[in-house]
Amino acid sequence: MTASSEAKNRYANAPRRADWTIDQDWASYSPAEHDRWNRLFARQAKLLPGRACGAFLDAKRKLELSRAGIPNFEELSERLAAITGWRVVPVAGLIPDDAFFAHLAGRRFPAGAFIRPEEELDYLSEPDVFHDVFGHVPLLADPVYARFLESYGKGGARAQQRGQLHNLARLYWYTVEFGLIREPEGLRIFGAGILSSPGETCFSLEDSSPNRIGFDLSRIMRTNYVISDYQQTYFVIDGFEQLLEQCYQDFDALYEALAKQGDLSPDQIVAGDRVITKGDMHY
Ligand SMILES: C[C@H](O)[C@H](O)C1=Nc2c(nc(N)[nH]c2=O)NC1
Ligand SMILES: [Fe+3]
Repeated sequence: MTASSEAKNRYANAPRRADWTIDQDWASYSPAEHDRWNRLFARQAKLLPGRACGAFLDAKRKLELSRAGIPNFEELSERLAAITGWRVVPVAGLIPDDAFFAHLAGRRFPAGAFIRPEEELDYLSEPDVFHDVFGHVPLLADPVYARFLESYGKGGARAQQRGQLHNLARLYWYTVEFGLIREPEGLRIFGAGILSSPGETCFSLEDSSPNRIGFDLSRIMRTNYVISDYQQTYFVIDGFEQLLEQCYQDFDALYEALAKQGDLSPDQIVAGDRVITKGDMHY
């Protein structure tokens, strides 16, 4: 069966529930699909030691993600729920923001059930099962990170009411998707968008092009981001506790202030930034 005949996302028309979840129908994955997961997994597993944060590598072991083939969400959720109560729920692809936030607030991570086609091995147009399960799920086994993502989900509805979802989405982008963390041995990766991308795994830590700046909530919420390429700026947290603490402040006051301040472009360095590395933007 050639790649072209394989539906780009064979779950696209799967019957879905009101909460946008579908059935993973794990038995329907083809040997080619399982093999593609194994190749993506093997490639990242070689790159991540010494680059991924300790909590990610520990959790990947604890959740036995190295078993061959695309994980069965039910079985994976049994193992994950035993640690932090989170579950992985199958969706066909991107779901509306309110449904997404509602799942996070309920400790359910919506994961795309489809696996990218062969011709998109290195470029992802929509989050697939490898990005979501390999990139996002392991850190849900970390109790502090698990609480942060739940409270992030709970903050969604408030942001939507205020028409400031873009501010909250930037926090998600520069932490959950593309965040770096300071560890005793040096900078490490916790963002799922980086952990599931071989190129950005090296670029984010080792390239001289991007900026690396200390975490600051309102600074991040003002900063636009690049969707279709490597990030021009990475923000660095000191620990998941720092992220969680940030969630316990008065977001209304923050949104008030943000509404009066202009947005920043992805490559900017501004006064007050704790600059770890100033990028030469050669990329
Ligand atoms: C909320 C977040 O900023 C972003 O808008 C969304 N992300 C996702 C989503 N839906 C899925 N399945 N996966 C995501 O990562 N819907 C909305
Ligand atoms: Fe993601």
